[in-house]
Amino acid sequence: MALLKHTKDRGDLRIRDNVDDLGIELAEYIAELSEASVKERGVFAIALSGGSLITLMGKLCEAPYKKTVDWAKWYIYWADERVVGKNHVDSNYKLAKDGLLSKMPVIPSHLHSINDSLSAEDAASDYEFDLRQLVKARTVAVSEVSDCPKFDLILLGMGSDGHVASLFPNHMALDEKDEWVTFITDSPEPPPERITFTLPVINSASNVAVVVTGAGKAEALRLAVDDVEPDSPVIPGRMVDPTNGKLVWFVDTAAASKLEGFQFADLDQPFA
Ligand SMILES: O=C1O[C@H](COP(=O)(O)O)[C@@H](O)[C@H](O)[C@H]1O
Repeated sequence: MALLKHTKDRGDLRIRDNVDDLGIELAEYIAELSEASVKERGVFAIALSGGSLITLMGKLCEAPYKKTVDWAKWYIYWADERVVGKNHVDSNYKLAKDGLLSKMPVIPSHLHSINDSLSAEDAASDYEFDLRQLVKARTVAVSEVSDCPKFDLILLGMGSDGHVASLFPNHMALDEKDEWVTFITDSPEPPPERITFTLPVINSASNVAVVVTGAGKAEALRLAVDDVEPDSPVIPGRMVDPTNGKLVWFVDTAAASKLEGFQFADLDQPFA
């Protein structure tokens, strides 16, 4: 049974006591958004991340979703990518392709991966250029409040340091306001060279889901969603705050363990 907590400013929390059930919850959520988007706009523009998220999305490759989801309408981007070859073990594209996309009937030309022959700086510009073409054609919608792309769904993971996409704590990439896609060459976690959607793009999406599992991320989750002490560090996860969109956190009980009120919660009842 899911435990639903609605936090006033920080979105919905969907908590499950094991990752299998969390995967089912996530697959259902994605399938519903895909159906609604295809009905409304004729397409579903989604951005993936790397990391543990991809394994958790595995249920989408199974029944009923394999047959019920309109895969041909999916246009897929990456919220961040490591600047390595597409066959490199660190590539987020490879992770998603091997673990997910090769098992779904998506259209290969709808997969928008980075040009892996370019430098980090050029790969970021090239990726933004590619995205601009799809925004121009309205395959990816445009935000009403900025000129940013408005993805139907951006899926993020969050590291134990609170990073989302490749936006790391205290990094100047967090301040980028003009570019849609930026690059870093000094990632605190390997590999050092990455490109990433900027906060304005993430926060322009119609829906943003952040998947957080494991006790090692409990403190980061607390800092990202709870009402914390004023001198607490403002981690990137806390800066995810869609302007006109909906934010949902998919969390297991281990990651939720430090949330205020959670210790006393009944898994079948909402907690305050
Ligand atoms: O480096 C990255 O880490 C985050 C979080 O990964 P996780 O395995 O801790 O869930 C991931 O979302 C991002 O795409 C990736 O490049």
